[in-house]
Amino acid sequence: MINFTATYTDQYQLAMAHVYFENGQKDHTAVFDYYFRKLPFDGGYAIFAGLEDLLSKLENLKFSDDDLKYLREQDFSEAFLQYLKDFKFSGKIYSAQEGDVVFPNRPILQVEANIIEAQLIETILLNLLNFQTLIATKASRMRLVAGNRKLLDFGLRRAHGPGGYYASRAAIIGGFNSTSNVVAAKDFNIPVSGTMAHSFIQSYDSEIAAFRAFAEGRPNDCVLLVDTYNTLKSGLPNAVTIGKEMEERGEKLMGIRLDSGDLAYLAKECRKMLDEAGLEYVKIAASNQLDEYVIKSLLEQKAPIDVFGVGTNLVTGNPDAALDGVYKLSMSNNIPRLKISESLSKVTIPHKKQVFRLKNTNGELIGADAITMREENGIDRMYDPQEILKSLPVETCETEALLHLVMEKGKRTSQERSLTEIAEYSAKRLNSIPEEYKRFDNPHIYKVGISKKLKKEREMLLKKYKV
Ligand SMILES: Nc1ncnc2c1ncn2[C@@H]1O[C@H](COP(=O)(O)OP(=O)(O)OP(=O)(O)O)[C@@H](O)[C@H]1O
Ligand SMILES: O=P(O)(O)OC[C@H]1O[C@H](OP(=O)(O)OP(=O)(O)O)[C@H](O)[C@@H]1O
Ligand SMILES: O=C(O)c1cccnc1
Repeated sequence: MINFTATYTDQYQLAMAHVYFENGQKDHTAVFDYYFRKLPFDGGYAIFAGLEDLLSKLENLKFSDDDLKYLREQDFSEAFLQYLKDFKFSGKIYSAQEGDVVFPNRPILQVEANIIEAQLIETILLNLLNFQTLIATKASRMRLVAGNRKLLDFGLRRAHGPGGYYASRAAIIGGFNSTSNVVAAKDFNIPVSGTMAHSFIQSYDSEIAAFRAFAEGRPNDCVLLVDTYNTLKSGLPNAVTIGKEMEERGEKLMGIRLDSGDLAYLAKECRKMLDEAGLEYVKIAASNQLDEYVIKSLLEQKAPIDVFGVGTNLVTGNPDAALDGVYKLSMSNNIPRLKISESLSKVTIPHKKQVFRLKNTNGELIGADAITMREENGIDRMYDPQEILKSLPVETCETEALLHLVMEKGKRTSQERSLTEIAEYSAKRLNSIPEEYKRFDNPHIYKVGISKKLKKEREMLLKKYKV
C-alpha cells in the first residue's frame, strides 16, 4: 500500500508553499471550497464518499525523514525544510456528511487553515474524495435497480491498480453487500465473500470431481461455477448431483454462478432444474460485465437471479473516467476572493458558506439546495448563480444545514463513523430524494441557488476584478 505522507501531493503545492513561507505569509489564512461541476453517468445525483478516510489521513499527515531527505535534493530552502519537518494540518473542516446525496456547484466541504496547510492538503483531498464519490455513485445506481438482491464487488483485478482498495470501500457506501477484496474487507470491516474460478474446474479431470472437492472442502460457502463446459447440459446437472450429496451429509449447497451466455434465459432454466430437484434454497448468482443497465434489463426479463457480482464497470466508474471535483479559494486572509471565467458557471462563489437543503412544510424535499454566507440567518429567495434572471421564493421552506464542523485544530470533532453507519445513512438520504432525480434517462435537474447577500457580494467582486 502507498504510504500516505505529506508528499502525497503535487509539486506545485510545495512550490507555492515555499514562496508563501519565504515571503512571510505562512500565517495568512485561506478558505477553500470542494465541489464538482458535472454529475457522473448523466445521472441526477451523486453520493459523497471518502470523508472519514480523508480525516484519518489528515490527522496523521506529516513529512517523513525520507520525504525530507528527498525534498532536500529539490530546490527548497533549509528554513522551509525545517518548517516542513514540523508540518501538520491544524485547520478546520466543515463538510457534508459522508454518504449524503450531493449535487453540482455547491460546496460539499470547506477547509479553513493557514494558506500553506490548506494548499498542501488539496491533492490528497481531491484524490480521495473524487474517486470514492464516483464509485459510491456508480454502486448506488446498481443498488437502485437491484432492489433487495445481493450485490457483490468483484472488481479488484480490473481496478486501476491500488484504486481497487478504495473502490471496495466506496461500493459499500453506495449499497453493495460484500466484496471479494480481502485486504479492503479486513481494513474496512466489510463482509467478504467469494465463489470459485474457472481454473479450479479446469484443473480437475472432470467438472463433477472439481465440484465434489470444493463442496467437501468448503461446505459452508459452496457456490459452484456452472458455465465452464456447458451450463445446462453439464454444469447444472452436476451441481444438482453435488447439492443432493451435500443434503445427505446434512449440508446445503449455497448457490451456483452463471458467468456467460444469456443470463436471463440460463437463470430461468437453472431455477427450474434446481426447483424440480428440490433444491429451491440454492441461490443463483450471475456475473459477466454487469452494470446498472444490464442488471435492470435482467430483472425486467424476470431473471430469477439472487446475487449479482460486479467488477469492471463498478470499480472503474465506467463510462466516466473521473469525477471533476475541484478545490477553489474563496477567501484569503479574511478577504473574499473570486476566480473569473468566461463562463458564469465557472466563476467561483466567495466567502465562508453554509448550504441548506430545502423542504416544504410537510418535510418533503423541494429539489433545491441553497448556498448562503455562513453567518446568514435563513433565506427568503434563492438566485440561480448562472442565469441571473432566475430566482425562487423559499421563505416558507424548512431548512436543513448540510455543512458540519468535522475537524478543528487538525482533529476530528466527533468519533469516526463506521462504514455500516455511513452506508445506512446514505440509503436513508437517497430514499428521501424523489424518484425523478434517480431515473437514468433525463433525470430532473436538482436546483442549486445562492442567497441575495451572496449574489450581491459576488457581483461586487466580479465588477472589481473584471478587466
Ligand atoms: N439476458 C440478457 N439481457 C441483457 N444483457 C445480457 C443478458 N445476458 C447477458 N447479458 C450481458 O451481455 C453481455 C454479453 O457479453 P459477451 O457476449 O461478451 O458474453 P458471453 O456471451 O458470455 O461471452 P464470453 O463467453 O466470452 O464471456 C454481458 O455484459 C452480459 O452481462
Ligand atoms: O466481468 P466483471 O464485472 O469485470 O466481473 C469480474 C469477472 O472476473 C472474473 O472473470 P475472470 O475471467 O477474470 O476469472 P475467472 O476465470 O475466474 O472467470 C469473474 O468470473 C467475472 O466474470
Ligand atoms: O468470488 C468470485 O466469484 C469472484 C471474485 C473475483 C472476481 N470474479 C469472481
